[in-house]
Amino acid sequence: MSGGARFISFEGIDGAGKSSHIEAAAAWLRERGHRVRLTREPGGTPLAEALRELFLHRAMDGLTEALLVFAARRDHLQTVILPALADGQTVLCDRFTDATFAYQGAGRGFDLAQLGQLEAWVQQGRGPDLTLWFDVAPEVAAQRRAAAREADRLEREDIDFFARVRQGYADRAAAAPSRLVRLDASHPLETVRQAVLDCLAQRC
Ligand SMILES: Nc1ncnc2c1ncn2[C@@H]1O[C@H](COP(=O)(O)OP(=O)(O)OP(=O)(O)O)[C@@H](O)[C@H]1O
Ligand SMILES: Cc1cn([C@H]2C[C@H](O)[C@@H](COP(=O)(O)O)O2)c(=O)[nH]c1=O
Repeated sequence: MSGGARFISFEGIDGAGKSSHIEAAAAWLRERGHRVRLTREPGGTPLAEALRELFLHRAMDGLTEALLVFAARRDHLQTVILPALADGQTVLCDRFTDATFAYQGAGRGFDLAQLGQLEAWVQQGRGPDLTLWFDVAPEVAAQRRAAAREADRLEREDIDFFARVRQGYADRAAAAPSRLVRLDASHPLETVRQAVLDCLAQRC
């Protein structure tokens, strides 16, 4: 396949519902001839998954968080994402660098210009062609998380933290409107799923 978006990230605050749609997106693309690589961040390689475990469960400051996610991202890009793209596959990634700007930048208050330097250093200009941002109020996301699972370190943050993270995503969307597409994730699952597939139909 060629011409459309081939590196697609899924973003949103915890509990927005992005993981609920990524498998359906992969199935839809496969039915249309794409060879799809499903992956996630932090994670996606044995080394990055080990860093993910530390990231989600050990106490650390904002700078350490940023360095850990970029270290994981470097390994992920070099060993999974770039080879898959070079092989002609479509890569669907559950979170990527927008999450770092939203969580470590807007959420923790880490300097955005410094994050931009890390991004340039680690990614050398490579990032998603298309990003689906599942946008929902922090209160709704918290209810969904509470009903679904036990909270990890970041999910235990308060509503104000997630309101800042949401604003971080809004800022990223405003800065890159053609890449980052906002989907209203407050709607029922089926409605959101159709919006995802409509977006893929337009862009892939
Ligand atoms: N549109 C929706 N309406 C109602 N419930 C939903 C909706 N989308 C997802 N959910 C439910 O909310 C919970 C969280 O969904 P999901 O794990 O997909 O969120 P997420 O954004 O991927 O979270 P995280 O980033 O923390 O992994 C699940 O129980 C899921 O079934
Ligand atoms: C990539 C990335 C992730 N995070 C945070 C966001 C979530 O709280 C977790 C990942 O959990 P998920 O259930 O897989 O969504 O990590 C972050 O803070 N910074 C990042 O760059």
